[in-house]
Amino acid sequence: MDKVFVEGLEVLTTIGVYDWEKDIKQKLRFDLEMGFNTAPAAKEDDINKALDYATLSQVVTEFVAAHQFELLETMAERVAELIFARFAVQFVKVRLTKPNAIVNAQGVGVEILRTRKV
Ligand SMILES: Nc1nc2c(c(=O)[nH]1)N=C([C@H](O)[C@@H](O)CO)CN2
Repeated sequence: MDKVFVEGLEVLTTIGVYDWEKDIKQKLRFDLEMGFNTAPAAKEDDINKALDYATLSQVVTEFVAAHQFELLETMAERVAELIFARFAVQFVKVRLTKPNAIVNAQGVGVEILRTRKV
């Protein structure tokens, strides 16, 4: 299966389980991988047949900035659902990093892989 990906998409949002996190914005970094047949777009050199990673990045950014959750797990799941709802992808992998959560770690996070249900 071909893949289209978005690497290192950074979005500011309100996220976290602790009270002090509920009044601030923190950076999240998304690495997204989508299963999508790229051959039709390549054959006709046509963006309308492609999975437009620019549009997808914009849709994800707007959703993340506008929603507040406690857990990274919840954010990752909702973003996967959003991508399935808006784009004709076969699977989506969402790797979500919270870069500033742990002082001595470069990042912490979750990675989920979801396949479209038929
Ligand atoms: N598995 C998870 N563990 C933790 C999360 C999370 O979202 N998933 N979140 C926190 C806190 O919000 C932390 O990031 C604050 O620094 C702790 N553990």
